[in-house]
Amino acid sequence: GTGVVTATPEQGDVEYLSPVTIGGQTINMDFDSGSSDLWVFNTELAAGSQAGHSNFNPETSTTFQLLQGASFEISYGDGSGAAGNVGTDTVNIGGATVTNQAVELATAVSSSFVQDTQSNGLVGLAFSKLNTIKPVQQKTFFDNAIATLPIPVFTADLRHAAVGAYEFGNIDSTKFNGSLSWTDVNATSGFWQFSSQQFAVGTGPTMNLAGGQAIADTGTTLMIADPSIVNAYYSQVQGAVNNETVGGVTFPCAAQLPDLAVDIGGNYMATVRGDDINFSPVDAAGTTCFGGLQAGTAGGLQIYGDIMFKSQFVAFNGGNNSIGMAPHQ
Ligand SMILES: CN(C)c1ccc(C(=O)NN)cc1
Repeated sequence: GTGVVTATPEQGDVEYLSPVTIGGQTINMDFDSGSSDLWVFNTELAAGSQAGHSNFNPETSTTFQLLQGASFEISYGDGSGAAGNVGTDTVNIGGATVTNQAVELATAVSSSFVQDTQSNGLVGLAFSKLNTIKPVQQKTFFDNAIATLPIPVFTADLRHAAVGAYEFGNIDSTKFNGSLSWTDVNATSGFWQFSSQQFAVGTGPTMNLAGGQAIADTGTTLMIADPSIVNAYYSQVQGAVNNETVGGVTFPCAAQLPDLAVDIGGNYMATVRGDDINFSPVDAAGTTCFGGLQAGTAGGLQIYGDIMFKSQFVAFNGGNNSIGMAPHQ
């Protein structure tokens, strides 16, 4: 069958939360196409870490089974992370159900996860080769579900300050304009990775980023691009500065931000709306704003996170390893 769940943004679109039922217990979690572990806050965690969270209780699930001797340890690009034990249980996401899904029970989580009490774990939707469970690597929910889905696809429909959706096994064509542009994905890295070698700022000329590569990552809040793109973009924004104190580019909140178009696999130029690049005020007065587009390392892997997803409906096809994109409806 298919599955559809809401994707509700936290304040400021920092991350999106969706309900997941594990062994009959419904818990709000962060769906992450940039990682491949499903881990959850739970009653094994220290009380201080559990406080304020929804904690899965393996003892009250009649279908939970401990995976003897298995453990996980994951760290994310921002330095956060989690580690713990592993079991299996029935996981139901909006109707799409996997009966023997590896469910990772964190016994340690980093402070940024503890502090974010609206989020109670992650559902990894990248390729299973990135799963961190040892001694035997386990599959993602999507990998386990794919054979039972009418079509081998999940879609992300994320919105600025509004409720969107994740859907498994169906592409809802009422959610995007025109048709999806499809691009082959290189899964070698374990990410939903594609080439991204051209870009354009506002109505300006198309510029080249030779050898550019990017991943589609719903678990990253911002859009991390090559410094050449970031410099070209903010050169068009009056008052934009690289603000070491806050750790990135800021500009006057009243600035007029141009759109940014980025190449997706040589087939499609995805336009990211300028106002979505105005991410959040850094000062109480709301005078100075932090950019949703920030620089990664030159020549490094670009991370197209939620800032892009707020402009583009994205379909992830695990049957032929491709990504479909179109502007939201
Ligand atoms: C601290 N939190 C909530 C994170 C969640 C997800 C990620 C990430 O890089 N996903 N691809 C990092 C951090």
